[in-house]
Amino acid sequence: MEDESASSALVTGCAGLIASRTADLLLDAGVPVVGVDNLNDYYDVALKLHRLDRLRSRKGFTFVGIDIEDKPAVDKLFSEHAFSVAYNLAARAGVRYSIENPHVYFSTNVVGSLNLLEAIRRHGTKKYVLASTSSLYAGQPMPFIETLPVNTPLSPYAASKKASEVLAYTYHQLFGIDVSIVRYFTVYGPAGRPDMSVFRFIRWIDQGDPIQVYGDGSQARDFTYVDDIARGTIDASRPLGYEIINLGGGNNPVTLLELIGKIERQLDKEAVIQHHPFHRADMKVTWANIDKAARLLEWRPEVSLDDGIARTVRWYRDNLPFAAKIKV
Ligand SMILES: Cc1cn([C@H]2C[C@H](O)[C@@H](COP(=O)(O)OP(=O)(O)O[C@H]3O[C@H](CO)[C@@H](O)[C@H](O)[C@H]3O)O2)c(=O)[nH]c1=O
Repeated sequence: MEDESASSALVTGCAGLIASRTADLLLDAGVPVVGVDNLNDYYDVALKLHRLDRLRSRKGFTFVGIDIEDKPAVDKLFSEHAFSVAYNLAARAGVRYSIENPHVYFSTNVVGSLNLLEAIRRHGTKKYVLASTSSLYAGQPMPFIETLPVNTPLSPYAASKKASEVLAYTYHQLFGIDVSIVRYFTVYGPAGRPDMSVFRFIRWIDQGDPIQVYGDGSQARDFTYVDDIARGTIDASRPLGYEIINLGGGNNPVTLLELIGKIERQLDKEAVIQHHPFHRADMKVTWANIDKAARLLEWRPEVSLDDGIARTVRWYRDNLPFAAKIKV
C-alpha cells in the first residue's frame, strides 16, 4: 500500500514534548504525519494523551500505537506507509532515571533505533533525523561544538544516545541513508516534561511547595524553547549526507537559581528551596555553539528564555486544574 503517504513523515514519540510540536509544525506545512508512540508510563500518561488528543484532531495526522522496540510492528508500519523522512524522536530521555533502569534506555534508544534503520534501508526511506543530546558533551570545553569528541558520557542515557548516533553513521556508510543528528539542549515549553526542572519548578512555586534542587543551584543550562527545536528538527530534514548539528539557545547558560527567579517573577510568587546532593549523572553546565545550525540550516532560536518561560507559565495557568494534577 505504498502510495498515498509517499510524502508523509514518520514521527516517533509523537506524544512527547518535542515530537508533538514537530508533528504540529509539519501538519501546519501540509505534510501528512504518521505518529508513533507506545505511551509508556515513565511520566504521567495523562500529559502524553493531552498532547496526542490535540494532534489526533488534526487533518493529515494518523496515530499508530506501537513500540519501536517491537520489530515486527515496525516492519508492518513501513510496509503500510511510504515515508519521505523518518524523525526518530522516541526515546527514554531522563538523565537521572537512567542510572536506576539503564536497560530500557538501551532497548528503546538503541534497539528501537536499529529496528527503524533496518526498516528504513529495506523500504528505501531517504532521510533519517535522529534526536540526540547535549549530555554527550560531558567533560568537554564550552561552548560545545559538534567536532568535539564525545566519548565520556556521564549517564547510561547519554551512552545510549552515543550508540544510536554511531549506529546511524554505520547505516549512512553502508546504505547511503541521509542522516541528520540534532543534539538538543534542555528543551522546555508548554506541556513540557514533568520530570524536568522547568515544569516542576513552575508547579512547585505555584502551589507553594518547596522546590527540590540538586546541588546549590549554580548549575546552568542552555535552555531551548520547544518551538525553536521543532522548527530546527524539520529544517534538518534536508539532504545533508551525515551531519551532527547542535540545536541550543546559544546564549550564556542560565543557572537554576536564575531560572527560578524568572519563574517567580512570572508567577508573582516566591520559591522555597530545598537543597539535595548534586546528582552524579548531571552536568554542571551546558552551552551550545550553534554556528553549524546557522550555516547549514539558516536556523537560530527565536524565543528568548524570558518569553519562553512566560508562554510556559501561561500554558500552566490556562490548563489548571489539569496541570496541577500531573504527577511530577
Ligand atoms: C527535575 C529537576 C532537575 N534539577 C536539576 C538537575 C539538573 O542539574 C538541572 C536541569 O535538569 P532538567 O531540567 O531535568 O534537564 P537536564 O538534566 O539538563 O536534561 C534534559 O536535557 C538534556 C539535554 O537536552 C536532554 O537530553 C534530557 O532528555 C533532558 O531531560 O536541574 C533539580 O535540581 N531538581 C529537579 O526536580
